[in-house]
Amino acid sequence: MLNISVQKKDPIVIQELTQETKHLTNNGLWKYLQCEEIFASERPIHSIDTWIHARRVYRQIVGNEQSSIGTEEDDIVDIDGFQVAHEAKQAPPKGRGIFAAQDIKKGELIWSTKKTIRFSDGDSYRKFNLSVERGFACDVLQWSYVQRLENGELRVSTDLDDGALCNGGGSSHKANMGCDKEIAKNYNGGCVENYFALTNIKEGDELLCAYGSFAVSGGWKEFTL
Ligand SMILES: C[S@@+](CC[C@H](N)C(=O)[O-])C[C@H]1O[C@@H](n2cnc3c(N)ncnc32)[C@H](O)[C@@H]1O
Repeated sequence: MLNISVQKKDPIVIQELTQETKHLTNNGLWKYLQCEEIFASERPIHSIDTWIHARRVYRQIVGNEQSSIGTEEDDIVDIDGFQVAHEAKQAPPKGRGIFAAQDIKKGELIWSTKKTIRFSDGDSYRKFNLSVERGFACDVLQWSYVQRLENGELRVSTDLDDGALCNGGGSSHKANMGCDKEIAKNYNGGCVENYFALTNIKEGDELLCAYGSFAVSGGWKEFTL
């Protein structure tokens, strides 16, 4: 079992929404938290303690019943959603990125959404961003996306592990991690919850995603965000 230092728990203070914060959109939160200033310097690679703290804040806001990442005990069983060895590091000019730390065969499961927090309402998402450390909240604002679940419902989603650092593929370096519909049939949650190697990947290659394949553009307005 992994020895996570969950014993030295940082206190959690949930910020209730105020007149000033209760209608903030994603852009509004960005301005309110002065995220331009945060992103003027290099952002850190987050430690497991930071991820675990953020997961605790989430559970405190939505409750264990509504939690998409289970309970605190689940953080000890599965530390993150990676099924392969990976490394998170700076990937200028894109910010941080994730890299394969082993060769990965086409079709292999790379990562699943075990640590992806899902919000069914805008207020919980606002509270979350106002209750975590300011720099981390700015990270969350640029990582988060709206996704349609298998049951058709939309959720504001944030990956609370290094999966959040997946940069987007472009024309020269195409996405190499994403949905393989055939293989996904064998996995709970299908392509909504599981991301596979779309090609053979070599150790050291950056893992790249196709945001358009899972993020619902225009989904934010459903949450008044
Ligand atoms: C989901 S985050 C990826 C992780 C991000 N690099 C970080 O350090 O937090 C998405 C953000 O990463 C950056 N990004 C992702 N793909 C990129 C690319 N192909 N070129 C430049 N920037 C990219 C953009 O700032 C984008 O808003």
